[in-house]
Amino acid sequence: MSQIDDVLGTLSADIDAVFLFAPSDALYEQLSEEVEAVVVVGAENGPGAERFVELPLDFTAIDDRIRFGIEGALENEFVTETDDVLCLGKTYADDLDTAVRVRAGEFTESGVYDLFVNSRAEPGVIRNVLEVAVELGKKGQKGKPVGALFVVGDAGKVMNKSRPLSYNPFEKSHVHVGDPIVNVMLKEFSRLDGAFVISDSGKIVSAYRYLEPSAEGVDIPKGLGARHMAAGAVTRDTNATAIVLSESDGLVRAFKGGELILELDPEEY
Ligand SMILES: Nc1ncnc2c1ncn2[C@@H]1O[C@H](COP(=O)(O)OP(=O)(O)OP(=O)(O)O)[C@@H](O)[C@H]1O
Ligand SMILES: [Mn+2]
Repeated sequence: MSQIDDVLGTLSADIDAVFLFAPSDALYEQLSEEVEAVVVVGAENGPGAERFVELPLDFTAIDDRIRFGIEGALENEFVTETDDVLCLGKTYADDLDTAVRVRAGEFTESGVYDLFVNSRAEPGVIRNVLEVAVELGKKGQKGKPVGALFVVGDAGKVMNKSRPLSYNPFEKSHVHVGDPIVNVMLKEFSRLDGAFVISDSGKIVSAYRYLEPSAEGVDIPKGLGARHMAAGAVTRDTNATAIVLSESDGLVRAFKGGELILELDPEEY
């Protein structure tokens, strides 16, 4: 028993901060008395912590949650890269069951925190579009896999770097992502070619856009096709974020600044 305590003790020895991924108010209070920096990472700031990183989506894997929490904490200067951090969360149970020790600067930044917080578009808009893409990926269109490309933010510039493939069904409408009816429309129109263009505030500006950004110097993983190349390139040419559902491998990917930032499997959501 004492051997086990020793092993667990080394996890928490000389740590600079605790990250609570499953915060109870009582635990937060207790830890705050012992550790200088207690960072709460979650959908909500239950304990009202001073240091709080909001999770914009429910990452299934704990390592994705940890990565997001640490990138957020670094960005907010709650911790520094040389800090040793103890992450407490839940993986299998509803209660705390997982402890992970990590050096805050251990990860090469994935940009996932940046994707939500520092995109031109509002974080809620990015999340709503991701949700549509994930749902579309899960169900497909009438049971068949579909692909889709959403370009979010900096819409004026995106429109300038693209041309219409067909009439724009959103021409005179004032609809926003997140409205239930719009989600149905987006799914319906995803059968057709081209990209959706969405404004910073979530207004659907256009469907059926053929993107013509310059692809020079865009470095996306080999094996991805024209849709993904266009998605990567348009985010280098503009300040937009692109969210892509692949028809061929079923994954949802996000691009920003010409780079692939996030890759997730809709089936795991
Ligand atoms: N420049 C572009 N702008 C908008 N849409 C595009 C562009 N290029 C391709 N697409 C759309 O992507 C669809 C699939 O093209 P392609 O198979 O080459 O892409 P991909 O990256 O392999 O995507 P997927 O994994 O879904 O097959 C096209 O039918 C078209 O609707
Ligand atoms: Mn393809």
